[in-house]
Amino acid sequence: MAVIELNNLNFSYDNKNNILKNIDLKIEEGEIFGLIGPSGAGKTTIIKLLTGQLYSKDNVKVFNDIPKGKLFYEQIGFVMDSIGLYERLTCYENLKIMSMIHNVNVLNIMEKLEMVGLKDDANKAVYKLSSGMRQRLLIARGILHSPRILFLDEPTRGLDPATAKDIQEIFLKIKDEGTTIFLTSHNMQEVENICDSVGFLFNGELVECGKINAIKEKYEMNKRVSFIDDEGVKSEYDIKKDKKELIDAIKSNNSFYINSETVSLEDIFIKLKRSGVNAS
Ligand SMILES: Nc1ncnc2c1ncn2[C@@H]1O[C@H](COP(=O)(O)OP(=O)(O)OP(=O)(O)O)[C@@H](O)[C@H]1O
Repeated sequence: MAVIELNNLNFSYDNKNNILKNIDLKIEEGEIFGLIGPSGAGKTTIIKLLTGQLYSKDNVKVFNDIPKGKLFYEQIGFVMDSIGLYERLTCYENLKIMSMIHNVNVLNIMEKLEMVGLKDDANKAVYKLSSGMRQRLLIARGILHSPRILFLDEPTRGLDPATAKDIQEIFLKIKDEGTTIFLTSHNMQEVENICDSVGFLFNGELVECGKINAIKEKYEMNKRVSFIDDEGVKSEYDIKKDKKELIDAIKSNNSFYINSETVSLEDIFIKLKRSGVNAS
């Protein structure tokens, strides 16, 4: 079942310049969707439209278009930036305030702190947290009320690779609990590691979108392999077009080395950017 649907969405901040252009998108319940795009492409704008921070008439449907009221906000969580934490209060106290706002049992607090790896820091004041710990707390705050959809705007920006990896693991745990995740990222490896589907947004246009495996397969059509023969001579073959030549080369060499690299989301991003999509 699709929990998010954008139908021919156009959006401008000033009624003149279209920031988002004819966007069609469907996100299934329970998946992790990653939105990739250069700075200024419109990723945050999409999140703001989906979470009701910006308004667009009738092309943005979340949970089949329930009104953006109490029932809606009970079912979504979002982590947009690091503001809104009470610096002098502890992690636990910050979540306690949030639990009152969401009318959630305080017993949930320790469970969520444990889930994000902050159980032992429950009594630490926020101003003493590292940026990674702060991000974990924001995620705990975003999932305190066990939302059906969690929106994350560049959730691992500025974090070291090990901390980013730990946080990605948390997202997989959140997904295991049945939550749909919509995230934006500049880190294509991250999207490749944890997402089921991906969208490439260039200058407000969704130029490619779908299951990661299907997109990778599409761009692997012209996959090349390098072949090093008995004598160390290297040749390159197109796996589809030069199939016969490649088989002949394998047959006529006793020892050889073949190197084939699968296409990455980064390769696809670069290809799309170079291939004349309207990249910003
Ligand atoms: N409140 C606003 N008023 C007018 N224009 C805005 C506003 N917010 C964003 N924009 C413009 O909309 C475009 C898309 O911005 P947006 O923040 O959605 O991009 P983004 O893809 O999230 O970028 P980044 O990766 O840098 O966060 C940019 O040209 C930006 O200048």
